[in-house]
Amino acid sequence: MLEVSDLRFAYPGRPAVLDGATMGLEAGERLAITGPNGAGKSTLLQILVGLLRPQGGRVWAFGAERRVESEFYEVRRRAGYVFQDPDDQLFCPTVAEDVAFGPLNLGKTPAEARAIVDRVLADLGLSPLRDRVTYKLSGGEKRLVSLATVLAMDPDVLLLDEPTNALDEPTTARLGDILLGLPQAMIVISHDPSFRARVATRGLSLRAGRLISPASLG
Ligand SMILES: Nc1ncnc2c1ncn2[C@@H]1O[C@H](COP(=O)(O)OP(=O)(O)OP(=O)(O)O)[C@@H](O)[C@H]1O
Repeated sequence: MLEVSDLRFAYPGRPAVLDGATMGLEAGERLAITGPNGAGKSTLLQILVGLLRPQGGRVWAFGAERRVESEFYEVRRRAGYVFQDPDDQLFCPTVAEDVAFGPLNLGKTPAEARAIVDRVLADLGLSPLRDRVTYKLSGGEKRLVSLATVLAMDPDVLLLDEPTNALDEPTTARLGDILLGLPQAMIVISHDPSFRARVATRGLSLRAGRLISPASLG
């Protein structure tokens, strides 16, 4: 579904963060990526959806190579990206409006969008938050609502950047249950070993610019 090969990326005037990074995501997989702070994990996700353009290497998504901005429109529609910071994701006055925003933007009618909001919030156990003011939610609530805004667009793939940040243990367990119940393939960046072990079907570590499998971590 997604693949990168031999990626090289450096922010302007800085050493390369990705240098020979290669990985693929198959349908049905839940791939966990870990690695030290600043290793380039978020950078990799941003390259996958075309928010950053690599200086070297290739990106494929949904069966086609993606090079220029127009080729990434479809990728961003089909890959639901849950950002590391929910405040980057949520911008409407209420939870219902935030969750409805994506479907409305995709051309759904207000009635269809309302039905999607109700279904997604119910699926995530978030119905009581429906009419809450978004910026007054707790950090954990915001994180789950961020996931709801992405699921409302019915993506084919999920990209989750440290989704358990600021979640307490019961909410982390609930998020794990939610992810295990979803049909989508996903990439989950996580520093939490027990969450990775529970949720992931495969793991990679990003170190010194490359993605390596646990067997080669030695
Ligand atoms: N816009 C930017 N300009 C310059 N440097 C940046 C920029 N964004 C990120 N970096 C740097 O690039 C490196 C990789 O950042 P990135 O956020 O991809 O790492 P990460 O592996 O996701 O880290 P963490 O685990 O701490 O979230 C870091 O050293 C970071 O400071």
